Amino acid sequence: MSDTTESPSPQPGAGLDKRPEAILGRPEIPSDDVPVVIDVSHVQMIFNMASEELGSLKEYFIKIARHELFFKEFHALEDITFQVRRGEAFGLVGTNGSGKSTMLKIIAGVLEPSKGTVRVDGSIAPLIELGAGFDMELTAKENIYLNGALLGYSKDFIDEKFDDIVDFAELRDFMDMPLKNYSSGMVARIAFAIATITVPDVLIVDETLSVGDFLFQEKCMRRIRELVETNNCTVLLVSHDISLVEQICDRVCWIEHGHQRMLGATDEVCAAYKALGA
Ligand SMILES: Nc1ncnc2c1ncn2[C@@H]1O[C@H](COP(=O)(O)OP(=O)(O)OP(=O)(O)O)[C@@H](O)[C@H]1O
Repeated sequence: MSDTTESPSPQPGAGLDKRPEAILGRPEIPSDDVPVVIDVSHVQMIFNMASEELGSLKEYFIKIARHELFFKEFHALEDITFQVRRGEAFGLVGTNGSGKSTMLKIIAGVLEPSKGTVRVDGSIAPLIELGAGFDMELTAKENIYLNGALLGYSKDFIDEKFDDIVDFAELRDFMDMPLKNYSSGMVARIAFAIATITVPDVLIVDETLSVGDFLFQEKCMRRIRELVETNNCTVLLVSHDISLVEQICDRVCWIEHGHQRMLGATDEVCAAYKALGA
């Protein structure tokens, strides 16, 4: 764990927060000469959806063959533009279905935007969909090798890091158990431990942490903070836990119904976002 001498800036709602102050903190907003590592420019994402509900795959192919299947466009993202600089912890907030995960998937290269561009400088460790990259029939140990391979690590590298991964996840006694018998929190532990075993240039964290217990969440927060402070890693965080965003992120982009509603310093954006419920 890294020590910091930086005194945390006043946090909205800090009086309500029961988490230990010492393990959390946000980086300062970097100056303009710090390199941009994520450049999102005028991104639009359109999904084509069948305009009627079909009961089976057979019905789907029959309709296609008869040219009777029509699609309607759903605009999940419209004209999203932001830049994230090295060493930032950047948050994305918005109500359900506003387009946050879609934005993360585009940044991670899982989805191609319909319009606009995204440039990411460096390696990405994406923690986007819990269980993605895992085979639930395999044991946890086998999954560590499988997921590690998907992230581009060699077998020798995982051999070397295996104990660190297991120790971080605190699941040594469960390594020979198939993942289908794991709880979602246990899967999250393994996923987070693998994704952060090396120092990525960009760590993307969706709601993965929300299924972990509070002790594990705190441990992950310490790891994230260490990555940012010691290794100058950039973190992109999506969470419905606004107090978490307020504690970790220096800047936030608020996306609502696919539109960029606000972009700026965490306190300002989170205060406006929370006013939605007022
Ligand atoms: N593959 C897809 N095909 C069609 N529509 C999609 C697809 N993926 C996402 N959507 C739609 O795009 C919109 C944005 O979804 P997204 O998952 O990005 O929202 P979100 O902000 O992450 O939501 P939540 O906070 O509930 O996780 C939703 O209306 C969703 O139904």
